[in-house]
Amino acid sequence: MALAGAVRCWRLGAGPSSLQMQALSLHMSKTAMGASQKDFESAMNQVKLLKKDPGNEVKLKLYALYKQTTEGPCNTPRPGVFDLINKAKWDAWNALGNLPKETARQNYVDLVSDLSSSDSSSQVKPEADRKQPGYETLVVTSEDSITKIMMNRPAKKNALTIQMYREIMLALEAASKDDSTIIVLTGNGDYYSSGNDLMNFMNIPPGEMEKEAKNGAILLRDFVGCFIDFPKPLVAVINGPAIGISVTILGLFDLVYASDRATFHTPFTHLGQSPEGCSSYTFPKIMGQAKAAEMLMFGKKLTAREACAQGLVTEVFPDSTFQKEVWTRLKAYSKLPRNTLHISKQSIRNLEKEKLHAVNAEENSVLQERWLSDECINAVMSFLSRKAKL
Ligand SMILES: CCCC/C=C/CC(=O)SCCNC(=O)CCNC(=O)[C@H](O)C(C)(C)COP(=O)(O)OP(=O)(O)OC[C@H]1O[C@@H](n2cnc3c(N)ncnc32)[C@H](O)[C@@H]1OP(=O)(O)O
Repeated sequence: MALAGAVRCWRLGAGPSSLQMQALSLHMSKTAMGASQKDFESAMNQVKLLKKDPGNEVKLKLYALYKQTTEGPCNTPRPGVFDLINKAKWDAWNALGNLPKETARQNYVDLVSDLSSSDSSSQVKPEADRKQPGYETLVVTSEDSITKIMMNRPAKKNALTIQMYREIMLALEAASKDDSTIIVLTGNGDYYSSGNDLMNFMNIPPGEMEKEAKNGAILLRDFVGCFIDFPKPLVAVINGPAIGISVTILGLFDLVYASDRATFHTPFTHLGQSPEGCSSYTFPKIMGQAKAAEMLMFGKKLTAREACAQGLVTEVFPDSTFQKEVWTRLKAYSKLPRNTLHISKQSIRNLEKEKLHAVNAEENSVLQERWLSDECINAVMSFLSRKAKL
């Protein structure tokens, strides 16, 4: 990056970081009189401070320039065909031919200066800059090859409104096409999500119940369909209690990490409703018929540890270290070869897709009927009139 670039980084951030200062002074000294041995040593130290992996191609270039500066033209025999790494390094060095040591040193210092500047500018980007615009009920951010979709109605325990279902679908659609490796769904505040917003059932004009139930079933079919078809690894980061649909779709995720404060509750019978999110198929498969019945029919609420023992949750972490441990893990996973990861996900999931879509359709048609039942209407009215809480 040129001098103007380094200065621009300052203006964007609160002030110059030590890395930016080093990049700038390196740039100024080398431009004035050519890179000295001291500049070269300083650049070698700076390489160790880079936060972002520059990639193999750049690393090979740095290696070659380093060898050329310190030893001159390549003077060792080419490694054997199976010694792939050393062969690549040798090739990079050898490709520099008779480049003079001083030029190699200058090029090394220039390259490190560019890397440091772009590394610093990517580090100082505040969260507000990374937030993707266009969502009212979610905060969607992308960093470290991870797109995070955070449900953002903490005052309502992240209950899912119609708008929120739609925005999650849009965010998933965008994430399936962006350059992220892993997609995370999580909640803001003390709840992961309290499930369907029961206000979705309110304000329906008389005579429009059937139509609204049908529209609800279509929305739900599309929503669950997005999870069935999602092509990249999907991770649920369960920061607190989860209820209803936010639990049932977990069978369609690839990893489920939970805080030990989380609980898992599918009280459908209490609400006059029936299982959705393909849980009538995925839960018995994951935890066995008897445990699935206890959850889906009798509304047994599971602790995070119980859900983990039954295979619904991948791993449970203490709440005090939950975010730190989970994000460290996910950042490491996000560095895995992206295409291979996506292909593996697809081979694990593709065989089931047709079945899952059929289950989704069947569940929604049953649920459409349930929403019109007295049992469901009474349960919703009871919650809304503050008589009942789960
Ligand atoms: C179209 C697709 C349909 C898909 C169908 C899916 C089925 C399901 O998801 S079934 C699950 C439905 N969820 C519930 O029945 C949960 C109802 N909520 C509660 O029982 C409680 O609110 C709670 C146990 C989650 C939390 O209790 P707590 O005492 O800690 O807090 P509250 O004061 O009750 O909640 C704060 C605030 O949030 C509102 N709220 C919470 N959950 C919902 C919800 N699911 N729907 C609508 N509103 C919800 C609650 O009313 C409070 O609002 P106010 O501060 O305005 O009173």
